[in-house]
Amino acid sequence: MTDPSEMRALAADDKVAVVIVAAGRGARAGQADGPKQYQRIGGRAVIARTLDMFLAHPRIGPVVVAIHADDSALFRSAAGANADRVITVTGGASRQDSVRLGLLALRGYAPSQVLVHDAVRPFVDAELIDRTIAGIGERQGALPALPVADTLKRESAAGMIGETVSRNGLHAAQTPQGFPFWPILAAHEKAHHLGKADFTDDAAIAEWAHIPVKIVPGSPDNVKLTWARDISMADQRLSGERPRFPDSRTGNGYDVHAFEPGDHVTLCGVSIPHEKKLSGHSDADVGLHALTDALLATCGAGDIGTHFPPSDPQWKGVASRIFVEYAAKLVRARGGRIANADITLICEAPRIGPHREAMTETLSAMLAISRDRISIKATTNEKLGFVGREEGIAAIATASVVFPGDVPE
Ligand SMILES: Nc1ccn([C@@H]2O[C@H](COP(=O)(O)OP(=O)(O)OP(=O)(O)O)[C@@H](O)[C@H]2O)c(=O)n1
Ligand SMILES: C[C@](O)(CO)[C@H](O)COP(=O)(O)O
Repeated sequence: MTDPSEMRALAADDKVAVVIVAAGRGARAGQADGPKQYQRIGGRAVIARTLDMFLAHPRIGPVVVAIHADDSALFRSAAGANADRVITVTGGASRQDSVRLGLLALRGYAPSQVLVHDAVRPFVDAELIDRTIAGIGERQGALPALPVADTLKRESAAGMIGETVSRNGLHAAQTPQGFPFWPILAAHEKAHHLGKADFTDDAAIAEWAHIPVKIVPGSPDNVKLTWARDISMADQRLSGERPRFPDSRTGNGYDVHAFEPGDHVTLCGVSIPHEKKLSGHSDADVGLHALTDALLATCGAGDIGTHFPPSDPQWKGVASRIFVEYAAKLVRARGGRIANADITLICEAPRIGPHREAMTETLSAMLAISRDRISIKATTNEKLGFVGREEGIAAIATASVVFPGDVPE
């Protein structure tokens, strides 16, 4: 994000700035293929989910993400289009330092309030963000926390239980933690200059700097992914979850072929006796050509000519079935599931009705979807235009494909 007017708009009075810390190495999770914030849960990177929650929230203004110097490419690939909606800074050697560097990057925006959140808490939700913001005062921070439920033991030097610690009044701290911006920045800077580097959360720094912090109810779902097991449990938890904004796409296609002397036409994969044939490089099946374009359109993969140029002699006279099967395979290779296909043939003749069943059967096999997901329709052009004069046949097609996950923000 580079446009200063956009930055100022984001820092408008009622907007709350956010620092998301994502520069850790995840030593305890021990993932060989990269830090835990970039591991995939439910098909998406942990940090992508975390970013979604904040960027979709109406109260959120500028978002700074502190990432490790080695992780720029990982971050860009995980965050997708959201990478351009946040400000990235290089994090520090400790969480505390990453927060401080994130806060420093917000000075130019002069927000009045800021939330600090762990990238590895991807189950943060809008209500929790609301509760935290509501708890921030002019000189007061807000900390979501849950009362400790387990009985607490302090280990003795011998690896034995030394004593039972009362859990009365004890809470487990979560993030996002919210603060008035300038006081928490000043507290972090002071701690840094005094070499005090052992704070494990920002509420502890606030406490040290005499900024009161109000406890607001945390969320039991808002777990921090610390160990490898936390990541696999998060993945399991999401695997049965339906996307909130299903990535359902629609493509359309249109094609026309002129008649020439002949004795049959091929439409939607079915050969129909007729007193003319359609001219074309392949079998000139207008229905299948329109459908190929519709399928390719659902994943932005160009059109039939991109993949099967008419100038290429190898496609001369081929059955158009191969174009549709190719497009369906490409859609599936990108994770798509074909939900339905709808083709309208526009011609005065031949009559389509008697062949509709055979066409549906053929397309069902071609697309590997059930017959009730296929629709073949036909209409005349009321004797108007080139179709009306029986100079050719036109076809339009629509395909719906559902891709995994949510539509990105
Ligand atoms: N130098 C650091 C260390 C941690 N964090 C971030 O702080 C959050 C909470 O820290 P933690 O769970 O301890 O993460 P790691 O430091 O990555 O894990 P570990 O301690 O197991 O190495 C994470 O989002 C992490 O990326 C950070 O931004 N900069
Ligand atoms: C900030 C925090 O999430 C509050 O529970 C936690 O302290 C950070 O974890 P770390 O393992 O201490 O970095």
